[in-house]
Amino acid sequence: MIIEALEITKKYGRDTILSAVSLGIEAGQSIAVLGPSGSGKTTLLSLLGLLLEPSGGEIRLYDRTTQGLSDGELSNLRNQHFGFVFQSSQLIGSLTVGENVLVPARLAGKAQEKQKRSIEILEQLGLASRIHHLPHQLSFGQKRRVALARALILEPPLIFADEPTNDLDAAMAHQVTERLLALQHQGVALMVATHDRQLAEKLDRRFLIEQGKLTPISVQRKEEAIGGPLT
Ligand SMILES: Nc1ncnc2c1ncn2[C@@H]1O[C@H](COP(=O)(O)OP(=O)(O)OP(=O)(O)O)[C@@H](O)[C@H]1O
Repeated sequence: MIIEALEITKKYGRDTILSAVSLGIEAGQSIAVLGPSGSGKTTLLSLLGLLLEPSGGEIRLYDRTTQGLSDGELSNLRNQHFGFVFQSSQLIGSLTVGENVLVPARLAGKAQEKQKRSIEILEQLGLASRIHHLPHQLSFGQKRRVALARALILEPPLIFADEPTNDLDAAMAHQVTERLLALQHQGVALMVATHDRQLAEKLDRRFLIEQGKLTPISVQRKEEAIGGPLT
């Protein structure tokens, strides 16, 4: 198990967002988390991604507890083991595309070593001609792909993606989906919060968050959750 939540609860003030949720992800596995807006998908990904602390329960990384670790230790673990493609994980406006992609490598003291790889990833994502551009000079879909490139630079075993195809046109959503699936093919585990039915259907397991509870989606529930019969 790369990361595992054991009976975790998350409260904001009096609101219980997640209640006794358990979920783990193995190397190379892909999981879709579905649920209505505000149900707690981003919260769950943030907890498993060690960006948020649970109010109760435990999160284990490679079978070792993460309880009691300092912010610095958590930050190192995130940088080492996870890539994030989050709506909120904005690019740094004053850095070029190439520099943004290298930020995790710089934090790990590997900027020089990863320089060549950053160019290769940007080429694979069709962004080679944008390497010296600043984020404000990019389209929405291009920014999303730069965030994906940044998530891949240190070749993490697990990528968290929050609505990776949201607000993209069909062709771009297809490209991002194919890229994520290609990563899984290479052995990368994926944990994806999504409303995108086509993406969710292609992942190994699907879960629904509703009223603070996480349940595996059977075929029938999947139809309800992702809007329409399966083909
Ligand atoms: N920092 C916070 N303080 C208080 N409440 C919060 C905080 N962050 C999230 N919430 C609340 O927690 C609930 C779950 O939010 P979350 O962003 O996880 O939902 P979501 O399922 O990802 O929604 P969406 O599909 O709209 O992105 C929401 O009701 C939200 O208002």
